[in-house]
Amino acid sequence: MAPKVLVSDKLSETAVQIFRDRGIDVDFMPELGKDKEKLLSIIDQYDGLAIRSATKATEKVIAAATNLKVIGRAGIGVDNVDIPAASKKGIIVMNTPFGNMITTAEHAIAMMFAVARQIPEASASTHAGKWEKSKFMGVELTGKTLGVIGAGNIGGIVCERGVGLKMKVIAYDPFLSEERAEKLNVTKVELDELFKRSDFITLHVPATDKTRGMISKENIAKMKDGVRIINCARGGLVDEAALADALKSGKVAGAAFDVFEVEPATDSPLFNLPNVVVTPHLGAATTEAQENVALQVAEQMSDYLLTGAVSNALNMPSVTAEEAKVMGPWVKLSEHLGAFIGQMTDEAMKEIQITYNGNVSQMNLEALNCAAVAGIMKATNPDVNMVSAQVIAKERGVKISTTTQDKSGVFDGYVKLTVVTDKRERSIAGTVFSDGKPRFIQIKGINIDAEIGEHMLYTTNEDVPGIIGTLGQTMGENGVNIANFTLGRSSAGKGAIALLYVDEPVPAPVLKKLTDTGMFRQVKTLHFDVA
Ligand SMILES: NC(=O)c1ccc[n+]([C@@H]2O[C@H](COP(=O)([O-])OP(=O)(O)OC[C@H]3O[C@@H](n4cnc5c(N)ncnc54)[C@H](O)[C@@H]3O)[C@@H](O)[C@H]2O)c1
Ligand SMILES: O=C(O)[C@H](O)COP(=O)(O)O
Repeated sequence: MAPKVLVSDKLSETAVQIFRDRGIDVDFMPELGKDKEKLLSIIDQYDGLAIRSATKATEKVIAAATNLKVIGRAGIGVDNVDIPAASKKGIIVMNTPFGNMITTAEHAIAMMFAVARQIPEASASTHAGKWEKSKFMGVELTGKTLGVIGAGNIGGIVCERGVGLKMKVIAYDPFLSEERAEKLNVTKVELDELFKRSDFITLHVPATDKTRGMISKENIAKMKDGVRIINCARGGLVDEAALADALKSGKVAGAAFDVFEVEPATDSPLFNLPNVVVTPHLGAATTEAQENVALQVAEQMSDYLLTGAVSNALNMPSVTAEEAKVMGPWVKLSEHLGAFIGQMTDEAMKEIQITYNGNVSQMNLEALNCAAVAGIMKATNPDVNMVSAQVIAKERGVKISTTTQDKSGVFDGYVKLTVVTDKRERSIAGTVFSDGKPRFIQIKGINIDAEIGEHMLYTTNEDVPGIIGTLGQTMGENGVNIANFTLGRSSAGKGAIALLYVDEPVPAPVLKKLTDTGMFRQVKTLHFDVA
């Protein structure tokens, strides 16, 4: 059956066309962005949800979305999506980080001009038939200092435009490197210095615990008298009430806001103050940007639903369609290694160590980590997938570490997975042969060469004669067909293991028979998802 996508926000209809062209069923219901109850009542029918900022993908919506695999945000900010709740349910959340960045940067620059020259008020006054030429005295931008808070995709473009306008541009961003600052032609400064020096301050950071309320009463006091503040990033970054007071006192000469603490904003302390320019979250509202984000989100969601390729996900490493092809067998191997360990471990895990050796160490390790951890966690929770596994493991206090090594012995590459519990360490290694088939090559440090089948039997014993005969005879007598039989031992007369690939699960009475022989330390059936 074709996957089904719900578009619950005002996306360009280009998105709908792309979904249809890719063979995906799509319902275009932009009114649902404002109708939470209706969304809740139908969301269980969909594999994908395409949104902008009006739809709130809350924990409740996500809990009701029993079939949902992907949420696609046609835009940048994902503060309307409960990402931890989505991750826990294995739902990928993706956005389109570049589609509207130019448009939004241009809006910030437009807002800066508007507030410097009081254009909206002058326009309204002129429309009203007044000719208030002396009322609307403005300031020039040339030579003024523009303080950019957050020099990422949008902030970076604003920096370039500011330089182009012959402003002195200074930027505060803890992740801005000296090289990038140099390339952008801006001076990297600390936040307090930016407050002290800027004539215009523009915000381009996401809303996080660190950034929320960053333009506070205290920080406004540190600013130059007559500063003008522009916010086209997110509501809540600025204490609107404190700014309103500062505008009234004249400390701040003007403000231009596209985003508000509560949206849709029908009221704000900033409304109706002189020289405050406000727009209704129009940052991304150009035909070009809306075409870009609609097209990108529809392509990304279709790719994921149809091929498993992941791009621009916020809770899962990206995997291109090409990578998905080359890495497919390694992803499967990692999952099988995890599944082995998960099925063998009944005590609480403290640590998962993953070592990538040889050629595999050059691959997209984040994706392989997700697969390995998902394999482990699935043994106790079948609903876990590659998105949710690491979240759940970390929630349970399991430490995950990875190492890489260039050397890989006789293999081109192999993956080793070790789990540490209170009682023991358990490890398994595997590789992918040139036929693209994953193999187990070592268990507990004992070398083997085991093909992986859906149903397997694992035994440990002392290396004594008669084990193979007992296993073969017991299986034969009970009608269990053996497809492949692998043995290994640490050294003659010491610990040994056997892995049997069988055509069906070994029934419990047969396991008991084997245990009752007293020849085995451990007898365990295993299941692997080889599909
Ligand atoms: N108004 C709109 O319609 C509109 C449109 C698009 C994006 N946005 C918003 O614009 C903002 C920026 O988007 P972007 O695409 O440039 O994001 P980005 O991730 O490319 O850049 C954000 C930058 O903020 C920096 N940063 C993070 N925490 C910081 C802190 N405490 N202090 C200073 N810098 C910090 C990061 O290092 C990064 O460089 C986001 O909030 C996004 O939601 C708004
Ligand atoms: O984060 C974004 O991309 C912008 O805030 C745009 O939001 P919108 O799609 O609701 O216009």
